[in-house]
Amino acid sequence: MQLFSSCCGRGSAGDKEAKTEPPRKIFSLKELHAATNSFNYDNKLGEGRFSSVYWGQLSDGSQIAVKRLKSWTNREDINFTLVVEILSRIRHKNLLSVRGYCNEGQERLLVYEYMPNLSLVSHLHVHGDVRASNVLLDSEFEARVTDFGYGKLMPEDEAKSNNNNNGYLSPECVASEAGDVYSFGILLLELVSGKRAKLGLTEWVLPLVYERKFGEIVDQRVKEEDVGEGLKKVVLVGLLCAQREAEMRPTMSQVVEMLMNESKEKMSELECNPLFKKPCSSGDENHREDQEGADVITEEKDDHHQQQE
Ligand SMILES: Nc1ncnc2c1ncn2[C@@H]1O[C@H](COP(=O)(O)OP(=O)(O)OP(=O)(O)O)[C@@H](O)[C@H]1O
Repeated sequence: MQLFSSCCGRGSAGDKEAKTEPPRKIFSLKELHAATNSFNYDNKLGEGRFSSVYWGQLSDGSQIAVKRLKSWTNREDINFTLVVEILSRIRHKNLLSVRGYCNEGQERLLVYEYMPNLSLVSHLHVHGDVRASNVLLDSEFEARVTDFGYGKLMPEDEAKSNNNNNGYLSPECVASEAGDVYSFGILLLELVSGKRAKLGLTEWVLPLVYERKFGEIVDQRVKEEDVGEGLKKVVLVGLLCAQREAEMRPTMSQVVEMLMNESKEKMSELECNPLFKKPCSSGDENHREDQEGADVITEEKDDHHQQQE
């Protein structure tokens, strides 16, 4: 996925070599200290709820991102090495696999290939925000999903409470394929609108879709003439995925099919989905809930305008 043409980050030396992933490896703490200049503040790429991430360079010149877990002591019931061994076997070109790890004393460290273009979130929200943060961008702006299965290493209660309010968690709050589809739908809407994923994003988008006002949904940084069928489709598929009722959501294979299929027939089939027709009654509960959600986004839009003024 070629996302943007701009470039930032720490340069791309060594990126080509990093394309052919070296075998997974157990790193010594000494090696990772040397690579990251002893986890120097200047090397820090960012910080999440459970870890701090540092840029580093190994003695062979390859660039790495070292994730230093904070909350490990709370999950001594979990065998860190075993979980990492399992996770690192999962390979896909769009998944950022664990390249190695270190398990010494109190330190639990995961080593990944360094993604020079940071994460999607740093391109969408200049003010910085969370969650699209797990879609990292390599030197060619190919998307690579990180933190796959990483929740297993985290304190359960903390993970759940931190997730509750970020807009990506499905209403049923259960880890499942349908829940992942919901989160993906929110990510699509965030990507296309440039608005932060928070509660109310779908409720803000849907009424605009009833009116077919796609130009108002799409990120204002995108030129009007560029709002083509492709972007409309992303909006519609995003909404289908992010439906409150899990059983109404498509499967991930159907999502891929809808996004990849470029035929006009498929697009009009999608547009005819009853979800995109304005409901007749406007006084029902759902409508009121929808409006409350939409207000959150409208406030954000006003804030954005004020900040620009
Ligand atoms: N492989 C990598 N290459 C380059 N930057 C990275 C890499 N991994 C993480 N980062 C940067 O470090 C930041 C922190 O990552 P981390 O995984 O600790 O938290 P997060 O995913 O942002 O949030 P959370 O873990 O709370 O969901 C990311 O937002 C990203 O900017």
